[in-house]
Formats: sequence, structure tokens, C-alpha cells
Amino acid sequence: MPLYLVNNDEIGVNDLPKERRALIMLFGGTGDLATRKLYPALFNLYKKGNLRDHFAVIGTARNKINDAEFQELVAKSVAKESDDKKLIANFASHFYYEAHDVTDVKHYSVLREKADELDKKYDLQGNRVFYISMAPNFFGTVAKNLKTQNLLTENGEFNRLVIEKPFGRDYESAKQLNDELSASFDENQIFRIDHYLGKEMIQNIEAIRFGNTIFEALWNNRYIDNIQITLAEDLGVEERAGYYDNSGALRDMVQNHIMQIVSLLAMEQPVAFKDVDIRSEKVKALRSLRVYDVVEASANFVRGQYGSDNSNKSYREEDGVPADSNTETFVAGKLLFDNYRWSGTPFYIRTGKKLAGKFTRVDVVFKKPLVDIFAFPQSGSTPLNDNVLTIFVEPNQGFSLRVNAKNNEQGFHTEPVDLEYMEDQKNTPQPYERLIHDVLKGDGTNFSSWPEVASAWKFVDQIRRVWDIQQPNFPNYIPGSMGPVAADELLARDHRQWVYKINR
Ligand SMILES: NC(=O)C1=CN([C@@H]2O[C@H](COP(=O)(O)OP(=O)(O)OC[C@H]3O[C@@H](n4cnc5c(N)ncnc54)[C@H](OP(=O)(O)O)[C@@H]3O)[C@@H](O)[C@H]2O)C=CC1
Ligand SMILES: O=C1O[C@H](COP(=O)(O)O)[C@@H](O)[C@H](O)[C@H]1O
Repeated sequence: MPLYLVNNDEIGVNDLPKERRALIMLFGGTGDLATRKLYPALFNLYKKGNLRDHFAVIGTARNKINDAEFQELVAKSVAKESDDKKLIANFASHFYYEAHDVTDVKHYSVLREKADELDKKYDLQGNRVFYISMAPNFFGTVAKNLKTQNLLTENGEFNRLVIEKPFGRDYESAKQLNDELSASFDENQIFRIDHYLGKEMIQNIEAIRFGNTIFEALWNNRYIDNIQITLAEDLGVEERAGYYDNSGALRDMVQNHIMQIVSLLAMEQPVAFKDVDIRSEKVKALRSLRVYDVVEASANFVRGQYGSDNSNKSYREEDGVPADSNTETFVAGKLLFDNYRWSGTPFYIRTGKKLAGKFTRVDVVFKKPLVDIFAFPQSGSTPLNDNVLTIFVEPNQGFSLRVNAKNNEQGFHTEPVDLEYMEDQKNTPQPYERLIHDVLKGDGTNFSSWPEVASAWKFVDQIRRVWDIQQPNFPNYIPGSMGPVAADELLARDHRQWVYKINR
């Protein structure tokens, strides 16, 4: 009897994928996220048969367009996903539009009537997904109005609320938002998007850890020297200065994506591969993360802001960024857990804009053998290298394991070799496709629960507090580098170095 679980829920009749029946109400239906990511994701679910005849989408925004114009916008946004014009037209025919200002309570009765009408037309059986793809200041208002204006059904299998990022800008604002949402929806109805949790190799962390004795047996402070997480971007702030300058890399990338990755790497084995069990282990891990005091926060976190070079403007010269902005575009830090598994094994993290390339990776650095029997000076052998398990998240997907082996020359010399597996990315679903499918299935595994979000903010708030009272010396790194020198010094102080580095 195999010990792995087979998810039969994926398969419907005649080996087709199970059809997910639902009305999807999308707030912010004409926005950037909807047109660039959400419609292509829905289309791919349609192509595969997860969405078929029994679904309808009501898009909303203030702009006054009609159904035909909206369907044209949807068709255009999925055009590069298929050459089959008929398929695209059929898909787009499931989309309807209501001009709607989310702050105007009266409009919700129009939405309710439309939703009820489409429910009958497509036999949606009362299943509803409310996706808020708008600026975060609207999240609470929409959730409240959905509930008070009776858009949630009584007869359906589900009413689910999908919330985009950012979820607050500190613990207090996140708690306030959560209280607003919780007044209308239960925690198990709320799906907080963190698109990193929809990435193939982030989901693979659990398979690598819990599907392989050779890793899980060594996954602790006795065998792992340190873990490094790098989320590097070569792009700058682009058109998002208004949002980004109020956020900075700590809030934009560390509080959510990096803390989620850290929790997947640090958690204990869940009782079962189910959302409740996984979330409960992630929360436990985050709660044992040491929340720094002022001295520790200053010592263990480094911030940076990109300057200019011949071909790049500095951050402060970007459109919409104040010329004296002290917003960080780079963060590096050392995280410490106070628990039995990880005490003494640091997790180093870094993320930034205008770095040497676009790549996301996790490097797990194992301890060297206690005795290096090859290290006799007369043997001429080089010292043993670290064993490193690298999980490549982007742009390539796969992993490699660096081991020491004898080279094939005369004498006895060891050298590092990489055992490597790279995935074929052609058929990998994009994060939003996976995550929307999970919402339709009601699987909360790859979404952030409130206790996780709360713990992550409590950790990050401490760093922010310290930075807010200290004047940074910006700009302090050049575009195309791997951030400020201080990020390398952070590890050098511990007699370590980043596994991925470029020459300065
Ligand atoms: N864009 C991206 O790549 C990413 C975005 N996100 C998150 O997704 C969410 C949406 O972002 P994005 O699509 O970029 O934002 P946009 O500004 O592009 O879109 C906002 C949408 O909301 C509508 N809207 C604004 N005000 C109102 C109102 N009062 N009533 C009704 N509709 C309104 C706009 O249409 P109109 O003005 O006509 O009303 C538009 O459709 C945000 O939370 C963002 O942080 C997260 C990750 C990436
Ligand atoms: O959430 C965000 O993520 C993107 C990076 O996402 P990726 O999938 O391209 O790695 C980042 O550019 C953006 O600032 C941030 O808000």
C-alpha cells in the first residue's frame, strides 16, 4: 500500500478534470492585475476543463462599459494563450459587466440581481467567489457590503472571498483589516493571495522535504549550517512608484513572500498534507522566530537603495519617487529560530530591485564532515566543499545537490559536483491559475492564514521601527550588483558567504 496520498478530487467523470461550478464576482475587473494575470489564469482553467459550461464572471469597476466591450477586453487579454478564436469567444461569453462604485451601497442590489440571474442561467447552485482586485483600502468596505447587502448565498456549497496584497502595512493595520473581513466572512472563507505560494518550486519545498528521507533526516541544526533565500529582481520600481515608495522592500517582499518561504522551510512535518495541518505547522514555526529588539534588529538587518550608473536612473530619479526618498529597495537579514530544530542555524534572506538578474532561489548549506580525512597537506587535496541543496524557483525550475567527489585524475583529489534536475516548464501552470483553482476547490494550503500574517508583521514591525528612527546612507548599491557591501558583511561576520555571488 503506497504511503502517498492521491488527490481524487482532481478527476471528474470520463477522466476529465472536475468541473468547478461558480459565479466569480471580480471587483477591479478592468485593472492591471485582472487583465494581465486573472483572465489568462481563468482562460487556462477553461482550456483544461476545470471551468466549463457552469461558470460566469461579473466584472466591476466605475468605468461605464457594456458587456460586449468587457468581453472584448477579456478576449484581448487572453489572446496570447490560444490561437483558437472560437474557444476564446466562448470563454468571453461567460463574462458580464456592471459599472459599480464599491463605496456606493445602493449598487450592491444591482450586483445581487445580476448574480441571481446568472446563477439560474448557468445553474451555478449558489457557489460564489468574490475576488477583490483593487487597492487595499477598499478590501474592508467591499467585504462588509457583500454581507450586509445579501450577496452571500444560503443555498450554495460555498461563498469565498479572495483578497489581494498588501494585507496591511503593519500589524495594527493588518489586524484592523482582518477584523473588518472577519465581521463578514469566516477565516475558512478568506483566501489571502500570496502568489509565491502558487509557484511550482515553492510548492515543491514540501515534496522535497517530506518525500525524501535523505533530506528530512538531515533537516535540522545538527546537519544544516545555514539556509539562504534570495528573491532578486533586475527591474526597478517601474510604474509602481506611488505604491512602492510607501511600502519598500521589507513590506513588499519580506513580510509576505519571504516569510512564507521561511515558514515552509522551517516548519515541522504536518500531520497530513492538508491545509489545516500545514497552516498550523507554519504558524508554529513563525511563532518561534526570534522577534528582535532594537540592538538585534540593527545588527541583523541591512537595507539598501539603488543609485545610478551609465544606463540606469537611481531610485530617487524614478518617476513618482521623491528626490529625498529613504525607501529601501533592498533588504538582507539574518533570522534566528528559538526552537529545538533550528536553534543556532541562521536563515539569511535577501531581496531587492535592480540587482544582477531576475532569480529566486533557496540554498540549503549543510555542515561539513566533522573530520576531513582528505585534508593532509601532502595529499595536495583542496578542502571539502559545503554540500548545498539549491532549489531554483525562477527563472529555471528545479534543484541541484552539490556533493564532493573524487576527480578522475592521478592521485586523490576531491572536487564539488552538482547532481541536477531541471523541470520542463512548458506545461507548468502559472501561479494565479493554480491559486484560483485552489479557491474553487476550497483548498487553503497555498494561502496565508491570519495567524501567519500576524506573526510575520510582528517580526517585520520591529525592523521597521528601528529603521524609521535611523537615517540611512542612500543610495548605497549600484544597479546590476547584488546589493550593498553590508549584505556580504552580514554573512562574513559569521564566517560565511552567500552561495550565489557575483564579483564586485
Ligand atoms: N498589478 C499587479 O501586477 C499586482 C497587483 N496586486 C494587487 O492587486 C490589486 C489590484 O491592483 P491593480 O490591478 O494593479 O490595480 P489597478 O489600479 O490597475 O486597478 C484597480 C481597479 O479597481 C477599479 N476601481 C478603482 N476604484 C474603484 C471604485 N471606487 N469602485 C469600483 N472600482 C474601482 C479600477 O477601475 P475604475 O478606475 O474604472 O473604477 C480598476 O478596475 C491591488 O491590491 C494590488 O496591490 C498584487 C500583485 C501584483
Ligand atoms: O509581490 C510582488 O512581487 C513582484 C515579484 O514577483 P515575481 O513573481 O515576478 O517574482 C515584485 O516585483 C513586486 O514589487 C511585489 O509587489
